[in-house]
Amino acid sequence: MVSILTGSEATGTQSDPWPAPLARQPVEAVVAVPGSKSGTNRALVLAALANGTSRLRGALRSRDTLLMAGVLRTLGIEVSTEGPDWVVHGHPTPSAAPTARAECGNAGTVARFTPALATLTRGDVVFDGDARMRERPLTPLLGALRELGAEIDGDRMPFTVHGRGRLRGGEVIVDASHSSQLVSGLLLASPHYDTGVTVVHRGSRLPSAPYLDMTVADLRAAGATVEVDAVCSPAAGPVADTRRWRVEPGRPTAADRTIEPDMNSAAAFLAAAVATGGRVMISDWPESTEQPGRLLPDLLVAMGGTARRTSAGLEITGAGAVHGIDVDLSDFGEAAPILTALAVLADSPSRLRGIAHLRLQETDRLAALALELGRLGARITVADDGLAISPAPLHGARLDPHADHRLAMAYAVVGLVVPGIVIDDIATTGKTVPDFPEMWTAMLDQ
Ligand SMILES: O=C(O)C1=C[C@@H](OP(=O)(O)O)[C@@H](O)[C@H](O)C1
Ligand SMILES: C=C(OP(=O)(O)O)C(=O)O
Repeated sequence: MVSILTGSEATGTQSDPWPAPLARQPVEAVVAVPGSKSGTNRALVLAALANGTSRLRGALRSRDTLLMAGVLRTLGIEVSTEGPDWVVHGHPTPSAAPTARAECGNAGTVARFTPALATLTRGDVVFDGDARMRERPLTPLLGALRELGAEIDGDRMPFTVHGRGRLRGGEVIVDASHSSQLVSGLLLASPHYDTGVTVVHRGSRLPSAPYLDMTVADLRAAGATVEVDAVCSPAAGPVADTRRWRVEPGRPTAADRTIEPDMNSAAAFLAAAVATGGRVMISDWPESTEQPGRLLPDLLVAMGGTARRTSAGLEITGAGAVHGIDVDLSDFGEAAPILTALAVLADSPSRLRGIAHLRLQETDRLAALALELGRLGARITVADDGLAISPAPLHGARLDPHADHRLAMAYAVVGLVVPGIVIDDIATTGKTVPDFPEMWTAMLDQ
């Protein structure tokens, strides 16, 4: 069944300027956030080639996950996204439609996780995306797939995968310094390669490592045999971060899966408690998880909040003052926009390190945060590997999120306490949080 996308969910088209609501009192709210983008898109990919039907309970329905479902359909997989549970009718060797086009939007997970699937289908598939996705790193992934036996024309979008219904597999070295997704994209379909895969990352750093743990955990949960080890190789050089993953050939099983709430989407709501000296509870916060969002409570405590776990979820309480933070976010770069929003409200300087890779995400997040929050009077300096933020008086201004959902949500946090902030294109939040403006005003009205 093909679902109809609406507004920016489908196209990323712009919405009217949105006056960010001011919090007239400390926020007191209980918020349920939608399902994890990373969990939903991994579950869709793993279900696609499994023999049988998989049900995804609590799947996220947002631009990035609908794009993933659309690409799977292009590859010949039947995916139903109608109800609260999404259903995937997996097929080990699907056939893509003739002249198939895989539209990836600006979804890194879609652009990086589906080319390997396309090598295992029968047919030629052209991959393309938003203008920004054409610039984001893909070349190391496409090169590695070629080494594993794939026929691919092009090194960047638009490129064509000539699917032959099988892939030889083998061992490849890939530099994932710019994105962990380049490794996840080789691993997620790898049980279906003839000989499985051995992937060695060799590069100056490995960002977003918890997402690789998530890939391994989800592969194992689907029945795959995966080994992970750190590799010491003199050839890697003294500063190189080197790691190896081995996935054995096999047949992942179809399964019912419950998708966790997206802890990244929770970040703005929890930050609202710290910014306003209020209290926000996120319901159903997972007890244990691979999501790097598990680091959020400690980060928010360092900035002046108090965290409490209850059987109902996670509660953050603000104290009325926000403090600066000095932190390495290489594991959790997605937190940087929200932490920057808090940092511009803080009473002491902050330093966010280990996030050079944010230059290559939805936008150059480092430059865009410095430019846009600078319009409010914020003092932000871009360093080689992150941002330095110093306290400064702030005033209202109109802010452009640069088509980046996390920037738009970060501006909304500052807008709670700084009057006169207007956000262009708030609909861009639909990449991961389909009803963000409604959820935000509902939080303030509780
Ligand atoms: O594998 C994933 O689901 C993700 C990995 C990370 O990407 P990078 O490794 O490019 O930072 C993260 O930023 C992204 O939102 C989701
Ligand atoms: C970097 C992100 O997304 P993508 O999956 O497009 O890389 C993100 O959601 O912060």
